[in-house]
Amino acid sequence: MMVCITGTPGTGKSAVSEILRDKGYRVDSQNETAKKYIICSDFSRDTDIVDEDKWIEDFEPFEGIIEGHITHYLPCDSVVVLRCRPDILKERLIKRGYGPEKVLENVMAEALDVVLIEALEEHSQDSLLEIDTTEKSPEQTADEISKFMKGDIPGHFGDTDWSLFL
Ligand SMILES: Nc1ncnc2c1ncn2[C@@H]1O[C@H](COP(=O)(O)OP(=O)(O)OP(=O)(O)O)[C@@H](O)[C@H]1O
Repeated sequence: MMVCITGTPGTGKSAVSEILRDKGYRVDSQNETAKKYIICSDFSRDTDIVDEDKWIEDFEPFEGIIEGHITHYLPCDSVVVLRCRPDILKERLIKRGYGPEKVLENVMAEALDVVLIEALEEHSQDSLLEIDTTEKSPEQTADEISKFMKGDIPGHFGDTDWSLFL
């Protein structure tokens, strides 16, 4: 079974993945596995441009977890979508050193539920778990994912509403 952990940058995929690795799960990262698919660097946006279609096409599913913000396009059995309230996400991204444009782009994407909608277009509702990380610790989030993977808690989404931030 392969599970993907997706979400807007800053929602906590890497932090939670570290904990899941410590718990013994194999967790691969989109950023690592997509390195050989980098086409060029966009210095104005401080980001690498990756041939995402080719990365998805070539991806070999495995037993474990793949984390990254486009992993919901992979043929996963279950999907975890991490969420974060836009005002807190903004703080996390500023702290990380992102410029104003990149902060706004990601905060708007989160406020508009972009990743959740994309994931729901690709996967069945009962295979999807949405977790609001805003008031949780990374450990609590990792525990919830672990329980979901074991089948101890069902898929669930729809509790977040960031429309007040638009
Ligand atoms: N409940 C939580 N779950 C996950 N991360 C949290 C939580 N609460 C606070 N954080 C913090 O939020 C930050 C999220 O950054 P992180 O790099 O994990 O995000 P990401 O989604 O992997 O971003 P990217 O897509 O850019 O790699 C970390 O500093 C983490 O400690």
